[in-house]
Amino acid sequence: MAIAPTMMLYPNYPFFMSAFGSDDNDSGDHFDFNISKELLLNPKNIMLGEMIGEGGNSIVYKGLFKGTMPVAVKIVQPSKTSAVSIQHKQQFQKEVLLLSSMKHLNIVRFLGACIEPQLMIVTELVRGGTLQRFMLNSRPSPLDLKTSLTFALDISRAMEFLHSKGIIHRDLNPRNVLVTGDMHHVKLADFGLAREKTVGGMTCEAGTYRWMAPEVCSREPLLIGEKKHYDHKIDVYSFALIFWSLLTNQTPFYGMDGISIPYFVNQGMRPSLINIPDEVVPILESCWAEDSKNRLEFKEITIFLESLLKRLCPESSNDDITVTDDEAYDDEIEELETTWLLGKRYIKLNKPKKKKEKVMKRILPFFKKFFSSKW
Ligand SMILES: Nc1ncnc2c1ncn2[C@@H]1O[C@H](COP(=O)(O)OP(=O)(O)OP(=O)(O)O)[C@@H](O)[C@H]1O
Repeated sequence: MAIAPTMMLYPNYPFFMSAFGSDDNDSGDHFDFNISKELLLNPKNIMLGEMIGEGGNSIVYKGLFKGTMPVAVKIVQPSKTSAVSIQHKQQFQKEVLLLSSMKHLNIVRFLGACIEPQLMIVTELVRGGTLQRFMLNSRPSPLDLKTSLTFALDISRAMEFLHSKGIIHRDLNPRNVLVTGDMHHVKLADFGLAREKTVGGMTCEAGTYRWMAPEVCSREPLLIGEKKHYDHKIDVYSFALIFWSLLTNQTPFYGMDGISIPYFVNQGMRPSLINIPDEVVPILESCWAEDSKNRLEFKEITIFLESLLKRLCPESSNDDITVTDDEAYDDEIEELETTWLLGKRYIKLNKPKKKKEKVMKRILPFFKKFFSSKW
């Protein structure tokens, strides 16, 4: 990692713009953060290295925590010229609170945040880059089936966890999924758009058109005051497109202009199922169904993928995942005595048999329908 030994946080700011101070108050963008002290890190313990990514409102750098632990540091920086607005601060706080409550092997691990001198989120460094880059680098070859299924299972497990916490991601796409350094697993990142589920459904437009569920991107005219309604199943639709991408190593709706995709998706257009393994077809069809009620839940998808992986790639034992990078990482963290931030680090991923049977009952009709129509 290219980090100069004496380079502390402040001198390395590419363009320093305080989130606080007199400018902040002058512009009327004062915001009282409500983030508990335990979640905050001392910025002096963070060294910044090279830039590794850029989002709509942030720049992400490689970094070192306490001089030894590699981390990713996301700095909220909407633009070089404008200050951080109240809206950005609210979004930052929401992301910090969300990430800090997520402890799952397939979700990027939160280490802490800083509010001063800039808004920063510090997470584990996931070294393999984005899933989007991983797939592009592998082209024109498809990924091997085991990799596709394993990555899909990792995403499904992360989403199952998220939904069980009442959280909808809303922006699930390969740019928000990171590949581990050993290239064997993936982790979910970027919770900037994630929202908690509400009883009446979600209301505003979010996410990236190519991966967006029809009910979110529908261009149907609305009555004045009327809002769009959708629920957690929008993530299942996005998952289906990612899963299709993993299986084909192609971009869904390739060559189509992003703006026109919503129109065709709402007309029922979906990616081609040619060359998709027979066993997977009914799952894709269910997950990208027009009617969100017909889409499976992630707990069902997880069980399906676990059994498919066992059947098609019998040598893989995915019940107890061991991620080499993660183990090394845990050692580093233990050394730094920061376990108070992390809580239980490994989640037992084995599902109790009873639950499996129950869910299999729900999935079975899919298989029956599928196999009876094929054979
Ligand atoms: N923990 C991490 N480890 C390695 N790289 C990361 C990590 N977090 C983010 N990145 C890199 O930084 C990029 C931007 O991060 P992120 O998507 O979290 O920013 P964002 O501002 O929320 O983006 P968006 O505008 O898509 O919401 C990612 O695509 C990835 O390349």
